[in-house]
Amino acid sequence: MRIDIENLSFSYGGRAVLNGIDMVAQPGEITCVVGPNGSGKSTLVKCIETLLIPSGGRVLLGGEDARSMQRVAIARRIGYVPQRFDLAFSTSVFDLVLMGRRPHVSWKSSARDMDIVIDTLVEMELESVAMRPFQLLSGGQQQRVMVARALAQQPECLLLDEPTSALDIAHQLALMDTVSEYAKNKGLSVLMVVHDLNLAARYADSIVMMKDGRVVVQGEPEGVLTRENLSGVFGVQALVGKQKGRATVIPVATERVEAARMT
Ligand SMILES: Nc1ncnc2c1ncn2[C@@H]1O[C@H](COP(=O)(O)OP(=O)(O)OP(=O)(O)O)[C@@H](O)[C@H]1O
Repeated sequence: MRIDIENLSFSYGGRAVLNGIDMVAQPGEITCVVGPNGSGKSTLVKCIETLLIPSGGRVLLGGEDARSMQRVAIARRIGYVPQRFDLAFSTSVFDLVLMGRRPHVSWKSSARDMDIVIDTLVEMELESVAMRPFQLLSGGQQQRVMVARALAQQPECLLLDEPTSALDIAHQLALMDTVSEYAKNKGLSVLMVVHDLNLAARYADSIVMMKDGRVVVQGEPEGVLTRENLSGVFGVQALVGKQKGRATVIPVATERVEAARMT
């Protein structure tokens, strides 16, 4: 499902956090959102999920204005993994992933729902913890369970807010490979907030670079991850190269450090 964001604005109280955002996430593609802390990435994702109501502009989900859609219709189409998840109740990993099926079931889960949950747990290599309480898992395991729950939902669009922040390098790659396969094979649009620019360069079809609540640029990784953009947006001097056809970023110094060195 294609997501179009048109001239989107949002304020917390009177404080403007998003200012005229325009961007698109295409089906079958991974779109990564990058930008400094506090630039509005999570707020943007929450506006798309309709957890927050924009003060201006609109979110189109498959061409339809999100404001005119029922909550359950949005829940069926969007799988969302927030940056933080503090569950207020105790549950097993299996039951938590099964909850991902909730937008599709009436009052009783079917054998098919169970099969989808089992397949997703296997795919995410979570079989060994399936019956354990979610609260007792490590941060990285919890993160993978929450992604499994969103995948079990079989949405048309996945919104992932820093899904790899607690993962070791092998699980980062495994998760990104799985998400890529879902995008390519099932036509999912994946919108993902990430801080690791090299992970974005390796997996993104498109990168949205934000600063101060605005989109500075959106495009293919090579066109976005330039020395000029990294300097202007992050205040970082970086070497930008290419490995196996993909952009690579090696930060050299922050411009603050460099300015201090020159004086
Ligand atoms: N619930 C809230 N109430 C008021 N202000 C908020 C709230 N949540 C976020 N903000 C502010 O909105 C701005 C954007 O926050 P947001 O979490 O969207 O940024 P981000 O780009 O995702 O940051 P990070 O990379 O640190 O996760 C920040 O200045 C933040 O302090």
